[in-house]
Amino acid sequence: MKNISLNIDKVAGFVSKETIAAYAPQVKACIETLENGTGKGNDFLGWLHLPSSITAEHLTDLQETAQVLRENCEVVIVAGIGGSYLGARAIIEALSNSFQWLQEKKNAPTIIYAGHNIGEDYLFELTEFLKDKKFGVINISKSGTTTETALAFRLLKKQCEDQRGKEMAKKVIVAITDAKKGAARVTADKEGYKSFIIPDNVGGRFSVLTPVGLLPIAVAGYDIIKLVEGARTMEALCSNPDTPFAENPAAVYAATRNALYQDGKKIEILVNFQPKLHYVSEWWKQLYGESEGKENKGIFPASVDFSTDLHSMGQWIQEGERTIFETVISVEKPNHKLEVPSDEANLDGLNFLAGKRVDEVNKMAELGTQLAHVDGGVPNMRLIVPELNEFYLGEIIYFFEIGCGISGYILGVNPFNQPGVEAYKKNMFALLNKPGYEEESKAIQARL
Ligand SMILES: O=P(O)(O)OC[C@H]1O[C@](O)(CO)[C@@H](O)[C@@H]1O
Repeated sequence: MKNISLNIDKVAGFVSKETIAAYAPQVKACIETLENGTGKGNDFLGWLHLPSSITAEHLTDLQETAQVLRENCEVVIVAGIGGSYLGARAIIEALSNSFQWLQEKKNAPTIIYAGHNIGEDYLFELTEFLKDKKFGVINISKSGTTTETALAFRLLKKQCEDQRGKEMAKKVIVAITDAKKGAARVTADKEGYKSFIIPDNVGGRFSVLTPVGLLPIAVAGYDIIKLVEGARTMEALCSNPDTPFAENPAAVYAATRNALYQDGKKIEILVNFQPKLHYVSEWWKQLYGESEGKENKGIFPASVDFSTDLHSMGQWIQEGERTIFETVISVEKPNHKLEVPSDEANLDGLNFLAGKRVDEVNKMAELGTQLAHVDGGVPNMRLIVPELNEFYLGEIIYFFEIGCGISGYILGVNPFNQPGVEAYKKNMFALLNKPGYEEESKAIQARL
Protein backbone atom coordinates (compact mmCIF):
# COMPACT_ATOMS: atom_id res chain seq x y z
CA MET A 1 0.00 0.00 0.00
CA LYS A 2 1.23 3.47 -0.87
CA ASN A 3 1.86 6.12 1.76
CA ILE A 4 1.71 9.87 1.59
CA SER A 5 5.03 11.29 0.39
CA LEU A 6 6.81 14.62 0.18
CA ASN A 7 8.37 16.01 -2.97
CA ILE A 8 10.80 18.91 -2.48
CA ASP A 9 12.23 19.07 -6.03
CA LYS A 10 10.83 22.55 -6.56
CA VAL A 11 12.65 23.93 -3.54
CA ALA A 12 16.05 23.19 -5.03
CA GLY A 13 16.27 26.51 -6.91
CA PHE A 14 16.01 28.36 -3.59
CA VAL A 15 17.85 26.26 -1.03
CA SER A 16 20.00 23.41 -2.27
CA LYS A 17 19.37 19.75 -1.56
CA GLU A 18 22.73 19.74 0.25
CA THR A 19 21.63 22.54 2.57
CA ILE A 20 18.50 20.58 3.44
CA ALA A 21 20.38 17.29 3.83
CA ALA A 22 22.77 19.04 6.21
CA TYR A 23 19.89 19.26 8.69
CA ALA A 24 19.85 15.45 8.99
CA PRO A 25 21.94 15.16 12.18
CA GLN A 26 19.98 17.96 13.86
CA VAL A 27 16.68 16.42 12.85
CA LYS A 28 17.78 13.03 14.17
CA ALA A 29 18.73 14.70 17.45
CA CYS A 30 15.30 16.39 17.61
CA ILE A 31 13.54 13.05 17.08
CA GLU A 32 15.69 11.50 19.81
CA THR A 33 14.85 14.42 22.09
CA LEU A 34 11.14 13.82 21.46
CA GLU A 35 11.59 10.10 21.92
CA ASN A 36 13.59 10.43 25.14
CA GLY A 37 11.37 13.22 26.47
CA THR A 38 14.34 15.44 27.25
CA GLY A 39 13.34 18.60 25.39
CA LYS A 40 11.21 21.68 26.09
CA GLY A 41 7.58 20.93 26.84
CA ASN A 42 8.33 17.27 27.55
CA ASP A 43 5.23 16.94 29.71
CA PHE A 44 3.12 17.29 26.53
CA LEU A 45 4.42 14.40 24.46
CA GLY A 46 1.41 12.12 24.85
CA TRP A 47 0.65 12.48 21.12
CA LEU A 48 3.98 10.97 20.07
CA HIS A 49 3.01 7.35 20.53
CA LEU A 50 -0.70 7.90 20.84
CA PRO A 51 -1.67 6.06 17.62
CA SER A 52 0.10 2.84 18.62
CA SER A 53 -1.25 3.02 22.16
CA ILE A 54 -4.95 3.35 21.33
CA THR A 55 -6.62 0.09 22.35
CA ALA A 56 -9.36 -1.77 20.53
CA GLU A 57 -11.53 -1.43 23.68
CA HIS A 58 -11.18 2.34 23.62
CA LEU A 59 -12.19 2.47 19.96
CA THR A 60 -15.17 0.24 20.68
CA ASP A 61 -16.25 2.47 23.56
CA LEU A 62 -16.07 5.48 21.23
CA GLN A 63 -18.01 3.68 18.51
CA GLU A 64 -20.72 2.59 20.95
CA THR A 65 -21.09 6.10 22.31
CA ALA A 66 -21.23 7.42 18.75
CA GLN A 67 -23.98 4.91 18.02
CA VAL A 68 -26.10 6.23 20.89
CA LEU A 69 -25.84 9.73 19.42
CA ARG A 70 -26.47 8.46 15.90
CA GLU A 71 -29.62 6.66 17.00
CA ASN A 72 -31.03 9.50 19.06
CA CYS A 73 -30.05 12.65 17.17
CA GLU A 74 -30.74 14.30 13.82
CA VAL A 75 -28.14 16.93 14.63
CA VAL A 76 -25.08 16.77 16.85
CA ILE A 77 -23.37 19.96 17.96
CA VAL A 78 -19.64 19.70 18.45
CA ALA A 79 -18.91 22.46 20.97
CA GLY A 80 -15.23 23.34 21.17
CA ILE A 81 -12.63 25.82 19.98
CA GLY A 82 -9.10 25.55 18.54
CA GLY A 83 -7.74 22.06 19.04
CA SER A 84 -11.02 21.07 20.62
CA TYR A 85 -12.86 21.24 17.29
CA LEU A 86 -10.57 21.88 14.33
CA GLY A 87 -9.25 18.31 14.01
CA ALA A 88 -12.71 16.79 14.03
CA ARG A 89 -13.96 19.36 11.53
CA ALA A 90 -10.92 18.85 9.29
CA ILE A 91 -11.49 15.12 9.01
CA ILE A 92 -15.28 15.22 8.81
CA GLU A 93 -15.29 17.87 6.07
CA ALA A 94 -12.53 16.13 4.12
CA LEU A 95 -14.57 12.93 4.06
CA SER A 96 -18.08 14.35 3.71
CA ASN A 97 -20.12 14.95 0.61
CA SER A 98 -19.77 18.69 -0.06
CA PHE A 99 -23.56 19.01 0.07
CA GLN A 100 -24.08 16.65 2.99
CA TRP A 101 -26.27 18.94 5.01
CA LEU A 102 -28.58 19.57 2.06
CA GLN A 103 -29.17 15.86 1.45
CA GLU A 104 -32.69 14.74 2.28
CA LYS A 105 -31.71 11.16 3.07
CA LYS A 106 -29.04 11.09 5.72
CA ASN A 107 -27.15 8.15 7.11
CA ALA A 108 -25.66 10.14 9.98
CA PRO A 109 -26.63 13.10 12.12
CA THR A 110 -25.73 16.49 10.70
CA ILE A 111 -22.69 17.80 12.52
CA ILE A 112 -22.73 21.48 13.45
CA TYR A 113 -19.99 23.36 15.25
CA ALA A 114 -20.40 25.85 18.08
CA GLY A 115 -18.36 27.20 20.95
CA HIS A 116 -15.70 28.51 18.57
CA ASN A 117 -16.94 32.08 18.44
CA ILE A 118 -18.99 34.53 20.50
CA GLY A 119 -21.16 35.76 17.65
CA GLU A 120 -24.57 36.53 19.10
CA ASP A 121 -26.24 36.13 15.72
CA TYR A 122 -24.48 32.79 15.17
CA LEU A 123 -25.69 31.46 18.50
CA PHE A 124 -29.18 32.93 18.08
CA GLU A 125 -29.53 31.40 14.63
CA LEU A 126 -28.23 28.08 15.90
CA THR A 127 -30.71 27.94 18.76
CA GLU A 128 -33.50 28.88 16.33
CA PHE A 129 -32.44 26.14 13.91
CA LEU A 130 -32.37 23.58 16.71
CA LYS A 131 -35.88 24.41 17.91
CA ASP A 132 -37.59 21.51 16.18
CA LYS A 133 -34.57 19.21 16.03
CA LYS A 134 -33.66 16.12 18.01
CA PHE A 135 -30.19 17.25 18.86
CA GLY A 136 -27.29 16.18 21.05
CA VAL A 137 -24.08 17.88 22.12
CA ILE A 138 -20.46 16.83 22.40
CA ASN A 139 -18.96 19.35 24.79
CA ILE A 140 -15.19 19.47 24.30
CA SER A 141 -12.79 21.47 26.39
CA LYS A 142 -9.50 20.32 27.85
CA SER A 143 -9.37 23.09 30.42
CA GLY A 144 -13.12 22.92 30.83
CA THR A 145 -13.21 26.67 31.30
CA THR A 146 -12.83 28.19 27.82
CA THR A 147 -15.32 31.05 27.64
CA GLU A 148 -16.46 30.59 24.03
CA THR A 149 -17.23 26.90 24.54
CA ALA A 150 -18.69 27.25 28.05
CA LEU A 151 -21.03 29.99 26.87
CA ALA A 152 -22.32 27.97 23.93
CA PHE A 153 -22.68 24.87 26.09
CA ARG A 154 -24.70 26.74 28.70
CA LEU A 155 -27.22 27.70 25.98
CA LEU A 156 -27.22 24.26 24.34
CA LYS A 157 -27.56 22.29 27.58
CA LYS A 158 -30.58 24.31 28.63
CA GLN A 159 -32.21 24.03 25.22
CA CYS A 160 -31.55 20.30 25.03
CA GLU A 161 -33.01 19.69 28.49
CA ASP A 162 -36.03 21.94 27.81
CA GLN A 163 -36.71 20.35 24.45
CA ARG A 164 -35.84 16.73 25.04
CA GLY A 165 -36.21 16.32 28.81
CA LYS A 166 -33.53 15.74 31.43
CA GLU A 167 -33.31 11.98 30.87
CA MET A 168 -32.83 12.17 27.10
CA ALA A 169 -30.43 15.11 27.51
CA LYS A 170 -28.32 12.93 29.78
CA LYS A 171 -28.16 10.37 27.01
CA VAL A 172 -27.27 12.72 24.17
CA ILE A 173 -24.83 15.04 25.89
CA VAL A 174 -21.27 13.75 26.06
CA ALA A 175 -18.35 15.55 27.68
CA ILE A 176 -14.71 15.33 26.60
CA THR A 177 -12.53 17.07 29.11
CA ASP A 178 -9.93 16.76 31.83
CA ALA A 179 -10.10 13.78 34.21
CA LYS A 180 -10.54 15.92 37.30
CA LYS A 181 -10.52 19.66 36.86
CA GLY A 182 -12.57 22.35 35.10
CA ALA A 183 -16.24 23.27 34.94
CA ALA A 184 -16.95 20.80 32.10
CA ARG A 185 -15.79 17.93 34.34
CA VAL A 186 -17.83 19.18 37.30
CA THR A 187 -20.97 19.45 35.15
CA ALA A 188 -20.45 16.06 33.49
CA ASP A 189 -20.03 14.33 36.83
CA LYS A 190 -22.96 16.12 38.43
CA GLU A 191 -25.33 15.49 35.53
CA GLY A 192 -24.10 11.94 34.92
CA TYR A 193 -23.05 12.48 31.30
CA LYS A 194 -20.99 9.90 29.50
CA SER A 195 -17.52 11.41 29.42
CA PHE A 196 -14.11 10.82 27.91
CA ILE A 197 -10.80 12.09 29.20
CA ILE A 198 -8.30 14.23 27.32
CA PRO A 199 -4.95 12.97 28.61
CA ASP A 200 -2.96 15.56 30.58
CA ASN A 201 0.05 15.09 28.33
CA VAL A 202 -1.77 15.79 25.04
CA GLY A 203 -2.19 19.49 24.19
CA GLY A 204 -5.36 20.65 22.44
CA ARG A 205 -3.82 21.07 19.00
CA PHE A 206 -2.33 17.56 19.15
CA SER A 207 -5.55 15.95 20.37
CA VAL A 208 -7.38 14.91 17.20
CA LEU A 209 -6.59 11.23 17.79
CA THR A 210 -8.03 11.35 21.32
CA PRO A 211 -11.82 11.30 21.84
CA VAL A 212 -11.72 15.03 20.98
CA GLY A 213 -11.51 14.11 17.31
CA LEU A 214 -12.43 10.45 17.29
CA LEU A 215 -15.91 10.72 18.82
CA PRO A 216 -17.28 13.40 16.45
CA ILE A 217 -15.68 11.60 13.50
CA ALA A 218 -17.34 8.33 14.52
CA VAL A 219 -20.69 10.09 15.00
CA ALA A 220 -20.38 11.46 11.48
CA GLY A 221 -20.05 7.87 10.28
CA TYR A 222 -16.36 7.62 9.46
CA ASP A 223 -13.99 4.79 10.20
CA ILE A 224 -11.86 5.75 13.18
CA ILE A 225 -10.03 2.42 13.08
CA LYS A 226 -8.65 3.20 9.61
CA LEU A 227 -7.82 6.76 10.68
CA VAL A 228 -5.77 5.46 13.60
CA GLU A 229 -4.15 2.84 11.33
CA GLY A 230 -2.96 5.61 9.01
CA ALA A 231 -1.53 7.56 11.92
CA ARG A 232 0.19 4.41 13.21
CA THR A 233 1.86 3.91 9.84
CA MET A 234 3.35 7.39 9.95
CA GLU A 235 4.25 6.97 13.63
CA ALA A 236 6.29 3.86 12.80
CA LEU A 237 8.07 5.66 9.95
CA CYS A 238 8.53 9.20 11.24
CA SER A 239 9.08 8.85 15.00
CA ASN A 240 11.92 6.39 14.58
CA PRO A 241 15.26 8.22 14.82
CA ASP A 242 16.84 5.42 12.79
CA THR A 243 14.69 5.99 9.73
CA PRO A 244 17.13 7.47 7.19
CA PHE A 245 16.55 11.21 6.76
CA ALA A 246 15.51 10.99 3.11
CA GLU A 247 12.96 8.27 3.91
CA ASN A 248 11.32 10.21 6.74
CA PRO A 249 8.92 12.71 5.11
CA ALA A 250 8.29 14.58 8.37
CA ALA A 251 12.03 15.00 8.91
CA VAL A 252 12.47 16.34 5.38
CA TYR A 253 9.48 18.64 5.79
CA ALA A 254 10.76 20.06 9.08
CA ALA A 255 14.26 20.55 7.66
CA THR A 256 13.04 22.14 4.43
CA ARG A 257 10.73 24.66 6.07
CA ASN A 258 13.50 25.67 8.50
CA ALA A 259 16.03 25.99 5.68
CA LEU A 260 13.56 28.21 3.81
CA TYR A 261 12.88 30.26 6.95
CA GLN A 262 16.61 30.87 7.37
CA ASP A 263 16.60 31.98 3.73
CA GLY A 264 14.05 34.71 4.50
CA LYS A 265 10.85 32.85 3.69
CA LYS A 266 8.77 33.88 6.68
CA ILE A 267 5.36 32.71 5.53
CA GLU A 268 4.28 29.19 4.65
CA ILE A 269 1.10 28.88 2.63
CA LEU A 270 -0.65 25.53 2.83
CA VAL A 271 -2.36 25.00 -0.50
CA ASN A 272 -5.06 22.59 -1.57
CA PHE A 273 -6.81 21.98 -4.85
CA GLN A 274 -9.73 20.20 -3.17
CA PRO A 275 -12.17 22.47 -1.32
CA LYS A 276 -12.87 19.66 1.16
CA LEU A 277 -9.43 20.24 2.61
CA HIS A 278 -10.19 23.77 3.77
CA TYR A 279 -10.44 22.74 7.41
CA VAL A 280 -7.33 20.57 7.22
CA SER A 281 -5.58 23.89 6.60
CA GLU A 282 -7.39 25.53 9.51
CA TRP A 283 -6.29 22.66 11.78
CA TRP A 284 -2.72 22.90 10.44
CA LYS A 285 -2.62 26.68 11.02
CA GLN A 286 -3.37 26.25 14.72
CA LEU A 287 -0.91 23.36 14.99
CA TYR A 288 1.99 25.33 13.54
CA GLY A 289 0.93 28.81 14.65
CA GLU A 290 0.52 28.00 18.34
CA SER A 291 3.55 25.73 18.34
CA GLU A 292 6.11 27.96 16.65
CA GLY A 293 4.94 31.56 16.92
CA LYS A 294 6.80 32.63 20.06
CA GLU A 295 9.95 34.38 21.29
CA ASN A 296 9.52 36.73 18.30
CA LYS A 297 10.16 33.83 15.96
CA GLY A 298 8.25 31.42 13.77
CA ILE A 299 6.99 30.92 10.24
CA PHE A 300 3.55 32.50 9.79
CA PRO A 301 1.17 29.72 8.69
CA ALA A 302 -1.30 30.86 6.05
CA SER A 303 -3.55 28.91 3.69
CA VAL A 304 -5.42 29.15 0.42
CA ASP A 305 -7.93 26.98 -1.45
CA PHE A 306 -7.02 26.73 -5.12
CA SER A 307 -8.06 27.24 -7.79
CA THR A 308 -10.65 29.43 -6.01
CA ASP A 309 -8.08 31.70 -4.38
CA LEU A 310 -5.93 31.92 -7.51
CA HIS A 311 -8.57 34.46 -8.48
CA SER A 312 -8.06 36.47 -5.31
CA MET A 313 -4.72 35.76 -3.63
CA GLY A 314 -3.01 34.47 -6.78
CA GLN A 315 -1.72 37.92 -7.72
CA TRP A 316 -0.05 38.43 -4.34
CA ILE A 317 1.50 35.00 -4.38
CA GLN A 318 2.81 35.47 -7.93
CA GLU A 319 4.23 38.96 -7.52
CA GLY A 320 4.05 40.19 -3.93
CA GLU A 321 6.85 40.32 -1.40
CA ARG A 322 9.11 37.29 -1.87
CA THR A 323 8.91 36.02 1.69
CA ILE A 324 6.62 33.07 1.09
CA PHE A 325 6.79 29.41 0.24
CA GLU A 326 4.05 26.93 -0.54
CA THR A 327 3.26 23.44 0.70
CA VAL A 328 0.67 21.86 -1.55
CA ILE A 329 -1.51 18.98 -0.40
CA SER A 330 -1.86 17.19 -3.70
CA VAL A 331 -4.52 14.48 -3.86
CA GLU A 332 -3.68 12.02 -6.63
CA LYS A 333 -7.02 10.37 -7.25
CA PRO A 334 -10.49 11.82 -6.70
CA ASN A 335 -13.17 9.55 -5.22
CA HIS A 336 -15.60 10.18 -8.09
CA LYS A 337 -15.41 10.38 -11.86
CA LEU A 338 -16.86 13.21 -13.91
CA GLU A 339 -16.09 13.89 -17.57
CA VAL A 340 -16.46 17.16 -19.44
CA PRO A 341 -19.32 16.69 -21.94
CA SER A 342 -18.97 17.52 -25.60
CA ASP A 343 -21.22 20.26 -26.93
CA GLU A 344 -22.09 20.57 -30.59
CA ALA A 345 -22.37 24.36 -30.61
CA ASN A 346 -19.22 24.75 -28.49
CA LEU A 347 -20.23 28.30 -27.65
CA ASP A 348 -17.95 28.33 -24.63
CA GLY A 349 -15.03 26.98 -26.67
CA LEU A 350 -14.48 24.16 -24.22
CA ASN A 351 -14.70 21.24 -26.64
CA PHE A 352 -10.92 20.84 -26.40
CA LEU A 353 -11.65 19.46 -22.93
CA ALA A 354 -14.50 17.18 -23.98
CA GLY A 355 -14.04 13.64 -22.71
CA LYS A 356 -11.40 14.66 -20.21
CA ARG A 357 -12.00 14.18 -16.52
CA VAL A 358 -12.55 17.33 -14.47
CA ASP A 359 -9.62 16.21 -12.34
CA GLU A 360 -7.33 16.35 -15.37
CA VAL A 361 -8.18 20.03 -15.72
CA ASN A 362 -7.60 20.50 -11.99
CA LYS A 363 -4.25 18.72 -12.19
CA MET A 364 -3.11 20.97 -15.02
CA ALA A 365 -4.18 23.97 -12.96
CA GLU A 366 -2.06 22.57 -10.13
CA LEU A 367 0.98 21.92 -12.31
CA GLY A 368 0.64 25.25 -14.11
CA THR A 369 0.38 27.04 -10.78
CA GLN A 370 3.40 25.28 -9.37
CA LEU A 371 5.56 26.23 -12.36
CA ALA A 372 4.28 29.81 -12.39
CA HIS A 373 4.84 30.30 -8.68
CA VAL A 374 8.31 28.75 -8.76
CA ASP A 375 9.14 31.04 -11.73
CA GLY A 376 7.81 33.92 -9.62
CA GLY A 377 10.18 33.12 -6.75
CA VAL A 378 7.99 30.93 -4.54
CA PRO A 379 9.55 27.64 -3.39
CA ASN A 380 7.09 24.77 -3.58
CA MET A 381 6.78 21.48 -1.71
CA ARG A 382 4.16 18.87 -2.48
CA LEU A 383 2.65 16.48 0.01
CA ILE A 384 1.33 13.75 -2.23
CA VAL A 385 -1.77 11.98 -0.93
CA PRO A 386 -2.93 8.92 -2.92
CA GLU A 387 -6.61 9.55 -2.15
CA LEU A 388 -8.87 11.15 0.41
CA ASN A 389 -9.89 8.48 2.87
CA GLU A 390 -9.59 7.84 6.59
CA PHE A 391 -6.27 6.01 6.29
CA TYR A 392 -4.46 8.78 4.44
CA LEU A 393 -5.99 11.49 6.59
CA GLY A 394 -4.61 9.59 9.59
CA GLU A 395 -1.21 9.66 7.90
CA ILE A 396 -1.54 13.40 7.24
CA ILE A 397 -2.40 14.10 10.89
CA TYR A 398 0.61 12.30 12.29
CA PHE A 399 2.94 13.58 9.57
CA PHE A 400 2.11 17.19 10.42
CA GLU A 401 2.15 16.59 14.18
CA ILE A 402 5.61 15.11 14.32
CA GLY A 403 6.82 17.50 11.62
CA CYS A 404 5.73 20.27 13.98
CA GLY A 405 7.51 18.78 17.00
CA ILE A 406 10.75 18.41 15.03
CA SER A 407 10.44 21.81 13.41
CA GLY A 408 9.77 23.59 16.71
CA TYR A 409 12.85 22.00 18.24
CA ILE A 410 14.98 23.02 15.25
CA LEU A 411 13.69 26.56 15.76
CA GLY A 412 14.62 26.35 19.42
CA VAL A 413 11.20 27.05 20.94
CA ASN A 414 8.91 25.00 23.16
CA PRO A 415 6.42 23.75 20.55
CA PHE A 416 3.99 22.48 23.16
CA ASN A 417 2.91 25.58 25.08
CA GLN A 418 0.91 28.65 24.07
CA PRO A 419 1.50 31.37 26.68
CA GLY A 420 0.60 34.15 24.24
CA VAL A 421 -3.08 33.24 23.99
CA GLU A 422 -3.67 34.25 27.59
CA ALA A 423 -3.19 37.99 26.90
CA TYR A 424 -6.55 38.56 25.22
CA LYS A 425 -8.35 36.41 27.76
CA LYS A 426 -6.93 38.44 30.67
CA ASN A 427 -8.06 41.69 29.07
CA MET A 428 -11.50 40.31 28.20
CA PHE A 429 -12.07 39.06 31.75
CA ALA A 430 -10.90 42.39 33.18
CA LEU A 431 -13.25 44.28 30.84
CA LEU A 432 -16.12 41.98 31.80
CA ASN A 433 -15.38 42.42 35.54
CA LYS A 434 -14.92 38.71 36.08
CA PRO A 435 -14.57 37.94 39.81
CA GLY A 436 -10.89 37.61 40.66
CA TYR A 437 -9.87 40.23 38.07
CA GLU A 438 -10.59 43.34 40.19
CA GLU A 439 -7.08 44.79 39.93
CA GLU A 440 -6.84 44.11 36.21
CA SER A 441 -10.29 45.66 35.73
CA LYS A 442 -9.21 48.88 37.39
CA ALA A 443 -5.97 49.00 35.41
CA ILE A 444 -7.64 48.37 32.07
CA GLN A 445 -10.44 50.87 32.70
CA ALA A 446 -7.75 53.51 33.30
CA ARG A 447 -6.39 52.83 29.82
CA LEU A 448 -9.68 53.37 27.99
O1 LIG B 1 -9.85 22.67 25.10
P1 LIG B 1 -9.82 24.02 25.70
O2 LIG B 1 -9.15 24.03 27.03
O3 LIG B 1 -11.19 24.61 25.76
O4 LIG B 1 -8.93 24.95 24.80
C1 LIG B 1 -9.27 25.21 23.46
C2 LIG B 1 -8.16 25.91 22.75
O5 LIG B 1 -7.81 27.08 23.45
C3 LIG B 1 -6.41 27.19 23.60
O6 LIG B 1 -6.07 26.72 24.87
C4 LIG B 1 -5.95 28.59 23.47
O7 LIG B 1 -6.58 29.35 24.46
C5 LIG B 1 -5.88 26.24 22.55
O8 LIG B 1 -4.57 25.86 22.77
C6 LIG B 1 -6.87 25.14 22.64
O9 LIG B 1 -6.84 24.26 21.54
